[in-house]
Amino acid sequence: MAALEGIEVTGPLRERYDEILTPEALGLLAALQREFGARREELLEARAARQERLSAGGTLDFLPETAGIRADDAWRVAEPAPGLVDRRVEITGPTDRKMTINALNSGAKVWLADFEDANTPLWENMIEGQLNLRDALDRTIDFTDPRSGKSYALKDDGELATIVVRPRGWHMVEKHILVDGKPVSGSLVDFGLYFFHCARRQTEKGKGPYYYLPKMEGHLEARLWNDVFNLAQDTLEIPRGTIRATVLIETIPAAFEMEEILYELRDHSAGLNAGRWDYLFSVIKKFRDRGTGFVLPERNAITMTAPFMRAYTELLVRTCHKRGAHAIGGMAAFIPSRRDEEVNKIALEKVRADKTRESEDGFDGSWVAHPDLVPVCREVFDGVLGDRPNQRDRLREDVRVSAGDLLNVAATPGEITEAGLRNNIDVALRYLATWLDGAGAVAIHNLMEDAATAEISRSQVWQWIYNGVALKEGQKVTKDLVGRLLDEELAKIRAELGDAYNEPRYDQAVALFKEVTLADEYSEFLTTPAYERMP
Ligand SMILES: CC(=O)SCCNC(=O)CCNC(=O)[C@H](O)C(C)(C)COP(=O)(O)OP(=O)(O)OC[C@H]1O[C@@H](n2cnc3c(N)ncnc32)[C@H](O)[C@@H]1OP(=O)(O)O
Ligand SMILES: O=CC(=O)O
Ligand SMILES: [Mg+2]
Repeated sequence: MAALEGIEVTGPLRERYDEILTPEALGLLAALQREFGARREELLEARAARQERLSAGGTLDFLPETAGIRADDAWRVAEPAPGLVDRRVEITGPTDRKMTINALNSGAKVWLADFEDANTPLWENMIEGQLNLRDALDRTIDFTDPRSGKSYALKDDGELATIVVRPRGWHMVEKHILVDGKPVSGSLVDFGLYFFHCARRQTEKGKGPYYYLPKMEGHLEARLWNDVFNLAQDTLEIPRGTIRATVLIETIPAAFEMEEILYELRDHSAGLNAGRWDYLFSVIKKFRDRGTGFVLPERNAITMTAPFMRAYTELLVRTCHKRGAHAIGGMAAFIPSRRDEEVNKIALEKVRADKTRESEDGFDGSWVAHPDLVPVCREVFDGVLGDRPNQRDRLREDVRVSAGDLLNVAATPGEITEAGLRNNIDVALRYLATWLDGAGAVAIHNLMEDAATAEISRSQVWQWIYNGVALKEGQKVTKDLVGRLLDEELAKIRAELGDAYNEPRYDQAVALFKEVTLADEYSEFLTTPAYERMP
């Protein structure tokens, strides 16, 4: 389809896609890409340059050039926007039709409508997700499950969660939309299409176009988002400051720039979130080649009470509340079950413990991955907040966190066992097969797995091979060992799934897994080579 000069849509145009990919909406995407595309690329190059410094033995620290921003006690972020004042429970999930209705009806205050960790960026998922959001706001969304015959419809407006959209991170492109011959930034596509179609729909309902911003590595990336917001608002003649954005602090470099990130976005800021899974991934990634002192225990052994994780979350709450911003907690990965009472009981207990710690630490609300977890999270935060909408007044001036505390990876209790290595292989394979099939979130062994958790699994395997880590049982992790265990785990999956084993998908998953664990070069993101395999 040739829409406007220099803009080409190469993805298939299925039913109703023309309602989203209008010339005017594509025009906004092109304007954003032309204005900000080069800056985005420079910032990605800056990430690579920082990695080179770290790999050469460098470290991370609070920035001397922004000390003035941190020392200036006068500034605050904007007051919370309508629909974002009370955020005690936020549900996250993909934007397919059924999940959209279920999430909005879940009783959570906020729904993080995910085009990122919980989503496979299949062309159909991206465009149909936008249609579903628009239909939800128009209240024309409904769904009948062809298998169960169950019908889905929205509750009354006042009972629905506030929508907060999470676009793809700065590293991703949308290969089906070309501007001047180049794929457009995935972030700009997801941001721009939702903004174009839904900003006014939201303001007419008394809310606004709200976003969660993922995987940023520093305040200059936040400045880029702020400039994107201003141009988009000016273009549609929507007042500056209508957009609100909560930034995920989910990379280790960003933990050193929390205050600066809030400052850059201060007129659009809705606070920070502690994205624990990508944070762990980032810690592994950034220090992957720095020897065993930076090697974490196996994934399932790392908890939020590890000293470096505690330092990060405590600093996040203190930073947010000092600036009048919300601090939002992260995702406990335990998924409840409606079929297995014991699994359900354990999940509810674990999630309750996690939310209790967060609420007592001063977070204003937190995330859940499943509607059955909404009541637990609400109950825990009700206990701390009572009638207050948040606890931004809890300043946590007692918190003192140094650069050394944030980097204190070595003090993390836990081991690396053969079972841990096998689990990383098994989970990564199952997740990749699911991802390549079009679903970005799945429950595996009663835990939620998404792009962030899969990144941890594959990065640990790469790091353990690179550093010749010895398992508790004594064996050194080598490419040969991983290759052998990979064959064994795959055979188990094949036996377990029987007729449901999707051979071509698992073949692709194995090839991808080998590419991102056994290659000498580390892939910065699993989703980049995975996206290349996608139509
Ligand atoms: C690291 C991070 O970024 S965390 C944030 C990103 N990750 C996520 O958002 C994961 C969100 N969660 C999910 O996608 C799902 O809960 C899964 C895939 C983990 C499990 O889903 P299922 O296997 O469908 O669970 P289950 O069968 O128990 O679901 C029961 C019902 O709850 C619904 N449901 C489950 N999770 C959600 C959700 N997050 N949002 C809306 N509805 C949901 C299901 O659609 C199903 O509805 P139905 O009874 O009407 O058919
Ligand atoms: O996006 C959240 C995370 O934990 O990663
Ligand atoms: Mg994440």
